[in-house]
Amino acid sequence: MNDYDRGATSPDKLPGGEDETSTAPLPEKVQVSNSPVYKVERKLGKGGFGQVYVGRRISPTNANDTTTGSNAVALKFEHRNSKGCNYGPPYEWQVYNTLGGIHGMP
Ligand SMILES: Nc1ncnc2c1ncn2[C@@H]1O[C@H](COP(=O)(O)OP(=O)(O)OP(=O)(O)O)[C@@H](O)[C@H]1O
Repeated sequence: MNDYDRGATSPDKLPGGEDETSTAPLPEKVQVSNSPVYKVERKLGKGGFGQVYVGRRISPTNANDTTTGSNAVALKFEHRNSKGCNYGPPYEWQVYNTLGGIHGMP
């Protein structure tokens, strides 16, 4: 398990960013719950609490997968030690989990 509690399937590193929490390794691939697996590609931007990368779908969940998931999504990584997690997991994470599975939401 890496430092990002986002269900990553690999601990391989990608180039990091500028601040303290962005020096932690990012996974090469990401799977959230039973979502498809996404390859972590280029950085899109950075918010107050996390970094956003392109996620390129590389596999469906299974051979019978009929989800309408996108081939490309925005993957946001927020370190559990970031300032946004001072009082526990941010509410935003609950929202993502609730929305997960609809088109464009891994
Ligand atoms: N779907 C997307 N497509 C392209 N770029 C995106 C997408 N989502 C985020 N970004 C880029 O990543 C940056 C940070 O996004 P984020 O959602 O983290 O912003 P924020 O809500 O301001 O951050 P925070 O919630 O951490 O305060 C955005 O300003 C934008 O440049």
